Parts: sequence; structure tokens; C-alpha cells
Amino acid sequence: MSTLKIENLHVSIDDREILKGIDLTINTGEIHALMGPNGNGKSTLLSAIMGNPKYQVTKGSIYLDGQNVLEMTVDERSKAGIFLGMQYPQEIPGVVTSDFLRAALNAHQEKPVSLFKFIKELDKNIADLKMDENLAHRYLNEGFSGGEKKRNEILQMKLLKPKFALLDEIDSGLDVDALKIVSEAINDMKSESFGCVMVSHYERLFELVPPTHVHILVDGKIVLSGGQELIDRIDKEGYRWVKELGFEFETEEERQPIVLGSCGNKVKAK
Ligand SMILES: Nc1ncnc2c1ncn2[C@@H]1O[C@H](COP(=O)(O)OP(=O)(O)OP(=O)(O)O)[C@@H](O)[C@H]1O
Repeated sequence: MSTLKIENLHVSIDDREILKGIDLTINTGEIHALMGPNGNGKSTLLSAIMGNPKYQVTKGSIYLDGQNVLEMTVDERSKAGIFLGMQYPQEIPGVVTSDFLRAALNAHQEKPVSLFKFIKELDKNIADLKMDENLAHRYLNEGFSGGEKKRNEILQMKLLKPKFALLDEIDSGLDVDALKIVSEAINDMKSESFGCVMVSHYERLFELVPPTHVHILVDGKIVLSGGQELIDRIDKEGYRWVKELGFEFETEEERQPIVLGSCGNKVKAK
């Protein structure tokens, strides 16, 4: 089993503090849902774990099986088994998608993958994801539709086989059929050597890929952790009730998220 452990993480962008003390432990074999109102720091958390230099870690730690992730470069994090499926995948004109995928795969292995094996695996995954095979011969994400970009992120995940996938609104832009295909692809990855954090605003993704843990992030802090009952309540009532619980964090102990019982009541108050 592998563990990604985040403790008291504070992250700023241009000197504005966005994350204000995140504690989150993800083990392989677990699927964590991360929800929260717009602009409260969910993508910031995933980008900081992946090492985007725009996001400055000012306090706290991230460890992967005892290795200090904050001391690693982005490609070292990727080689160590962390993968980010981006909310807004970048278009890279001039870089052919299949060349990019092969280079990424080779960077993760001691010996380069043979062209035959790579093409076989690429073709299989493209077929599984019901992608247009011409996409692999086009420049990376250039002119791809929103849904094609998201499937391309999942294609990368399937080829790289990370220990931990951080999927940022992977469901946005997907039509109902594509959402089922992508969900199946995530479910196929499930194993004792794969863990996942999925950010989404919508219950549907979590119906198709049921999470083992659910967290709500408000104003840079994980304020509630629980199970499916949190998703159901957010779907019915939005976030107002979460904000009305009122959160102030003055001590380390208070910073621990509240855990809700199955009926949605607090079982461990701050
Ligand atoms: N590159 C950036 N430059 C400046 N501000 C940023 C940048 N990235 C994020 N922010 C700001 O940080 C805050 C948190 O943004 P973030 O994208 O993490 O929120 P989120 O919870 O993922 O929101 P959403 O649900 O809308 O995707 C927002 O106020 C956002 O404007």
C-alpha cells in the first residue's frame, strides 16, 4: 500500500493565501471525492500537490510513502506516481499527441517501450475510451473539443498507470455517454495499488465512481469529511448549510475536519 499524506498545507498565489491548513491522507485502494463551492481552493490543492510553481507552499508538508514531495520537481513527482488530470488541459501546437504520450511513458521507465508495444497499448486504450483514433495523430489538445480533451487526460492516466491520480473536474464537458466511458475507465483502474482524488461539482460522477471518502473544502480548509451522505445533501441543498455550520480554526485541534454521521449530523464537533 502507498500513502500520500498532506499535513497543514498552506498555499499562496501571488502572496494571497488560498489554502489555509489542509490535512488529507490518501491510501492506494481509496477514492476520495473533493467538493466545495467555486473558487475555494480545490484546484489549487491538486496543482500544489503536482508542483505547479505558481502555487507557493508556505507551510506544511506532502509525503509520498515517506518521500518529501515538496522537494521533488514536477517530473520527479510524476515518476514517483502522481498524476494530475487537468481541469483545463493545455493545447500544445507542434507536439503530436502520440509522440507526447510515448515520451511521457518512456520518461517513467528505465528502458524505452518498444514502438510495437506502445502502439498496441495506445490503440487498445483509444478503443476502450471510444476516442477518434485520428486524435492521436493531431497536435496535443489543439482544437480538441472539451470532451475530447478530458478523454485525452484519461488516456494519459491509463498509459502512465499512476499510484495516485488527481482528477480535476474530469466530468466537465463530457456528454452523458462519454461520462459513462470515462467513469468505467476510472473504475477499471481501481486496485490496491491505485488511489484517486476526484474533484467534481456533480453527484452523477460519484454515482458512477463511488468514493470511499468525501471531503468538503471551504475557504482553503477541509471543513467536513464523511461519506456519500455529504454528496446527497450538497446535491439537494447546495453549500449554504455547510457555511452555516460556522468554522473558526484557532488551534491545531480545531483544524481537524468535522465528521458527519450517516444522517448528516455532526458526530465530532470542533
Ligand atoms: N493562477 C492563478 N492566478 C491567480 N489566482 C488564482 C490562480 N489560480 C487560482 N487562483 C485563485 O485562487 C482561488 C481558488 O481557486 P481554485 O481554482 O483553486 O478554486 P476551485 O475551488 O477549484 O474553484 P472551481 O470550483 O470554480 O473550479 C480563486 O480565487 C482563484 O481566482
